[in-house]
Amino acid sequence: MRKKNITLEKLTVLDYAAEGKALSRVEGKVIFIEGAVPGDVVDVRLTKNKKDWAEGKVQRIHHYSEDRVTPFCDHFGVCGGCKWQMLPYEKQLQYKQQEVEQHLKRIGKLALPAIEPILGCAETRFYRNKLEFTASNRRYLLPREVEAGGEIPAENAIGFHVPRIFDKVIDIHTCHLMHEPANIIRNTIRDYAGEHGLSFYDIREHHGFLRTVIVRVLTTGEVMVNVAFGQEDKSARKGLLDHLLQKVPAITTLLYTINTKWNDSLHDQEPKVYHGKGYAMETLEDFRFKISPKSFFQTNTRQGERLYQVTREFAELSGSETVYDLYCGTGSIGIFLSRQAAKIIGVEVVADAIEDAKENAALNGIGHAEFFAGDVIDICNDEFFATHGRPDVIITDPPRAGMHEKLVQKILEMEAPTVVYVSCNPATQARDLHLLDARYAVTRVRPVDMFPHTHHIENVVQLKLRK
Ligand SMILES: C[S@@+](CC[C@H](N)C(=O)[O-])C[C@H]1O[C@@H](n2cnc3c(N)ncnc32)[C@H](O)[C@@H]1O
Repeated sequence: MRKKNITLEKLTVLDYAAEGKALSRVEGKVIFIEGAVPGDVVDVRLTKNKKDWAEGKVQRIHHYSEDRVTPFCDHFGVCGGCKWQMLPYEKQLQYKQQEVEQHLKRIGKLALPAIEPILGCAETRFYRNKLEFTASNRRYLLPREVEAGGEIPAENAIGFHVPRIFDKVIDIHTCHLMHEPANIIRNTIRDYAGEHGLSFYDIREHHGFLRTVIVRVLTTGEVMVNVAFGQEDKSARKGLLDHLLQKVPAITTLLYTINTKWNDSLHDQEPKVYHGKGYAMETLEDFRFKISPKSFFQTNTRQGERLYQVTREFAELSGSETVYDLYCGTGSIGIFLSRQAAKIIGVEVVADAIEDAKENAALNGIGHAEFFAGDVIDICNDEFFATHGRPDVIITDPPRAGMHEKLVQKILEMEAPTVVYVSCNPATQARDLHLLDARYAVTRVRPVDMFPHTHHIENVVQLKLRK
């Protein structure tokens, strides 16, 4: 059974594995399945077939698991956004908790304390404060449209990319990830552009006017929108932006960017302010943060606050400590912990984020925090620690790839009594914890769910230096 593109019939789905894939077994071989729920009986079309494992997609469901619920979104099954809608939220949390435990045991090979119950979201929809929509002249045709056959004209769309299809975009009418006016903004732009014959970007040929729309709806009530155009057309741009402001008066800042590059990313582009002050404010507890158009900020504000509360609790600060906030982004963790610490030292590779961190510290009247731009590997050397003081607590919050081994070695050498490891990828976190196990014991573990209806997990671990 080594061929690809074969279909395995009537597999009973046994459990969830990592990354949101379900699993079954055939003659001892593990089959990872996309789109299935434990308890389903399904036919699976294989897309990969290795010696010990295979991977595939559900082709037909013979028996629906009793755990299944009806997805709430019309775009479910096509859009890559909320793939776990068919699972009740309590089940999603249960599987996330299980995944953390399995990774820490199997990859980390750690002696673990009891894992504390995952912190679920109070609000499981409309939890994001930032969404990016793509405009395209290649609308993705839904399976039912293809099956119906007939002539389908080329059409514009504004929404999300179809997973693994780079040039097609799903036309989204209602997204449940963000509070209004997010849908009103996107739909107003689509309708106006359609009525006025404005072109939508052609991702293959690289031309067209309307390209991407970034919307931020903050808990402060501020709404910031950045519309990116693939070419400059002053009067068309003015017509669209004026119409948007008139239709959606809730917009507090409207920006635009002329992006003529080959890719959609805007981090190296300078947006222009069309209306408002050019940034928005967000709060975590009573801390205030300035969100510039290009700033990184936790995308689920309320749950970000809870994540930082767990981090602060695990740091066990008394007010006299020197705290290093590694991979600090815009400094939000350090700022959040600052009232309980004597000194905060933040390190982050993105220079703009460090500028935001400094501004945010000043905005909150924090004079005992310093932020440094550069790679943690280059910055965190003996001289740096000698200059800024031995760490009492190290907070580390690396990207999905986890920490570089050199940084792990440095942390082992620095012997901070407490380390708090915040991670968005429990598999790489478990790998790093295995290395840290040479000197550190895992003393507390608490997963936090930042992204309901997705398989993504955030996990906070407290480590104590072994005597
Ligand atoms: C998961 S984010 C954490 C951000 C921040 N702690 C927060 O809660 O908003 C990881 C951060 O690590 C930064 N980063 C990635 N590689 C880095 C490196 N080698 N050195 C320093 N920072 C790095 C990224 O730019 C990003 O801001």
